[in-house]
Amino acid sequence: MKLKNPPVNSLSLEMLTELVINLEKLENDKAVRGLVLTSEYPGIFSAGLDLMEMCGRNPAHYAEYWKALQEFWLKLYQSSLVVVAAINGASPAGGCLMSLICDYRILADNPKYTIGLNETLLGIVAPFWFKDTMVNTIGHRASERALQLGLLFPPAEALQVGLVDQVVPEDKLQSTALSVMAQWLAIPDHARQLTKTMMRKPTVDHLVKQRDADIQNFVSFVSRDSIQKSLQMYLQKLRQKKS
Ligand SMILES: CCCCCCCCCCC/C=C/C(=O)SCCNC(=O)CCNC(=O)[C@H](O)C(C)(C)COP(=O)(O)OP(=O)(O)OC[C@H]1O[C@@H](n2cnc3c(N)ncnc32)[C@H](O)[C@@H]1OP(=O)(O)O
Repeated sequence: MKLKNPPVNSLSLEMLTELVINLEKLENDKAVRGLVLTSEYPGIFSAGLDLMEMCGRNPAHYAEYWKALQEFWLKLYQSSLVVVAAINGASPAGGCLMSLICDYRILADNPKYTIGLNETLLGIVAPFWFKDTMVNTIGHRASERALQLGLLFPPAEALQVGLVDQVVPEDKLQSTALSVMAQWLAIPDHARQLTKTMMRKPTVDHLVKQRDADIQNFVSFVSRDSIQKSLQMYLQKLRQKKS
């Protein structure tokens, strides 16, 4: 599946909705057992959540957006398919989250392709289920440091900390993803799927229990004037970067 939402594959409401629909279609297709997730645009895997969905909208929109994000996370994290992320570009914040909920992560070796949950750099806090997903991948201490400092890891460091499973030359990314997929598909589906469910259930249950409260938290947080101001300033900085 190629992510295709120009210019930076931000996770807009439309993109999240389409991702969930496409995942459902693939899961219902008995001929499909695995999925390689990559970007149509080498250089950018995903810029994360779409900042435009969080700026200058009304509370109902914020709630709808956050619910769609939760839905996407729940769908992909619990997918019965083998999901391999072939990360062919920068992957900050929500882009990193999307990689973390796959079963295996391969990052192309390019110093520009950094990955991490950098929310604190924007003055915002990664929600508990982002944090849980990271802790499940790299452990508590490494997550605490990465989250507080908003670290964006270049490939060698991402590998060292365990944020990705493999770093390969850019031209070997797709072929490596296919051989990893073959290895995972050699395991009987039912045993692998039940194991995945068992490993992920506590984290899923944590979000499911708190879902409505989490939406309310997000809506009240993002509606604050101070947060709106910082998001606007951040967007302006991104735009000015070009000039
Ligand atoms: C107490 C607890 C309460 C909890 C409440 C919850 C709080 C909220 C938590 C929310 C968690 C947030 C997660 C996120 O994912 S936020 C998004 C974070 N993403 C980023 O910071 C990435 C920003 N983008 C970049 O760094 C670069 O764009 C990138 C490296 C991805 C690509 O660089 P490049 O130079 O190739 O491209 P440009 O920077 O020139 O960008 C091109 C245009 O795209 C626009 N853009 C970029 N990123 C985004 C985005 N995430 N959303 C929307 N739009 C984006 C950028 O502005 C450019 O637009 P223009 O062409 O119009 O200038």
